[in-house]
Amino acid sequence: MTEKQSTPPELKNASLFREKAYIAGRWIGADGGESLEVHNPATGELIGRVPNMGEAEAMRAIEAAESAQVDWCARTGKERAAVLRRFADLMMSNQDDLAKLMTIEQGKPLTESRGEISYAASFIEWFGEEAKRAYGDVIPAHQRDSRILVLKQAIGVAVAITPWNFPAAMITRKLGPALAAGCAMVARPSDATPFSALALAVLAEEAGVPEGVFSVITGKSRPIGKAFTDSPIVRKLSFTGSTEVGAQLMSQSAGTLKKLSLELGGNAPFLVFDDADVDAAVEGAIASKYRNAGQTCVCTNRFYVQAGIHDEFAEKLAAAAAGLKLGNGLDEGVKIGPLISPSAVDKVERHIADCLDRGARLLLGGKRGEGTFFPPTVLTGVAADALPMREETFGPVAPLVKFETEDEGLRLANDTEFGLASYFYSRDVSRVWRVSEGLESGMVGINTGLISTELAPFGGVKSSGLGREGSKYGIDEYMELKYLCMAGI
Ligand SMILES: NC(=O)c1ccc[n+]([C@@H]2O[C@H](COP(=O)([O-])OP(=O)(O)OC[C@H]3O[C@@H](n4cnc5c(N)ncnc54)[C@H](O)[C@@H]3O)[C@@H](O)[C@H]2O)c1
Ligand SMILES: O=C[C@H](O)CS(=O)(=O)O
Repeated sequence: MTEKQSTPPELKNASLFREKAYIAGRWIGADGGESLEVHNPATGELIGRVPNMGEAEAMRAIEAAESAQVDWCARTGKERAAVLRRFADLMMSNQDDLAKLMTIEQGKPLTESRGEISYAASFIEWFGEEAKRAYGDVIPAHQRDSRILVLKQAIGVAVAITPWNFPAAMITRKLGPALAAGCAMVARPSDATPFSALALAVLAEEAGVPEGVFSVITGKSRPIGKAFTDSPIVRKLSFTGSTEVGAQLMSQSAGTLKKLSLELGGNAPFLVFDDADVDAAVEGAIASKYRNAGQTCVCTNRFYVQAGIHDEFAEKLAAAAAGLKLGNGLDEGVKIGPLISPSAVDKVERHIADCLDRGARLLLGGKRGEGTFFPPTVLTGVAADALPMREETFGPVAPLVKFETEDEGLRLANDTEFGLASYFYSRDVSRVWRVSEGLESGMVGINTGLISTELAPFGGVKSSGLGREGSKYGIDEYMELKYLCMAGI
């Protein structure tokens, strides 16, 4: 049977497109020669293939990481920082190609892909600087002849498993602190979007990240994940993805007591109070709801709008959403690209149908487009227990529920197992404090729909995960504290 013809992306820097995995400093195929196809979600075209690796290749990458990490960790923070600086600079000088590659494999509009490359590079830059500031402590001793010190030391070999929705940033949000701390990392990107990760490996290699310190393995998730969780060499596992898989990996890691970072599912509420600036709230809602076609973990999943301004907000939100152009992310002016897969479209349709079956009214959209395209959708009169109120929709659907009192709004917002991001609009300073403190989430956007930055601790509570990424807290996820008690002085 003749092999299906692929359509590789046309890049200025052609070396960024790799159809090999990067293991211990070498670009290689799978031991068995098998490969996985990667398709463009906007067109269905075959972009290319990546090796379908398994446990054996994963173990070789882990063993190479163990060897390479010794010297990498022995370098000074300043030496590691210099490499990370070059890495971040190379990402930005290749931003156009990296963004085009991302849009082709993930579907998001080119402007969003460019934004993600900047965001991804910012983690490499930020943690390069943090490498020089991984301070320990000197603690006043408990005895006259003793001295107490606390060292921060690299935890060792780390592994990362990342999702398809942010193919670059979800890797560098882990890789940055890991390299800065002196760890080595083996990353396994989603098999839907491996090319962005492999392009990062090209630039890491060029920046001077030593062989074996960073590997990117491609292939089926379960066997590689099993190698990651079973190996005692792996001391740190960082996962970004669904709560279901995160819990499974947590269970698989118990046997070797790994340190875990779990960035999991969300179901963000967006509250608009009567005292809000409604136009600002609509602007924030558009940003928070429709970014990446609603396929981000911090996208608003459910809207709660106080009765006094409900109708004005609903009408203005539908009008603004109607102006978002749907299409191929490479095309000028496109704001909503395709969903990642047909199953993603099916889930969006299930959520809309459940809302309508329970009496909701459709203000905008609601019907799938060609392929995996789905238009921006707005519903009102949604039942408080409809599917989008309980499950992550991961699509461009805005369900609105009306509420009367602040207490009712807060209760509805917190009525979920998740706790990643929340948003609310109010100009009453006392209410801002009450609601900020009352919301059960790791992150709160106040009069804004966009909260993500490398400077702040990103992460959730309840079923949305463990640990934080970014900020001064992010490097501690890849370090261990060692207490020294020096006596006889
Ligand atoms: N909290 C965050 O920072 C954050 C960021 C992005 C995405 N997410 C969440 O990720 C989900 C969407 O991404 P997704 O569909 O890729 O999630 P997913 O959990 O299906 O997959 C995530 C990654 O894990 C791999 N995987 C799946 N099953 C596995 C297994 N048994 N063993 C090892 N690896 C396995 C996948 O191939 C993928 O690479 C959403 O729930 C979203 O909220 C969270
Ligand atoms: O989807 C998950 C990402 O963390 C979203 S963000 O780019 O960090 O806001």
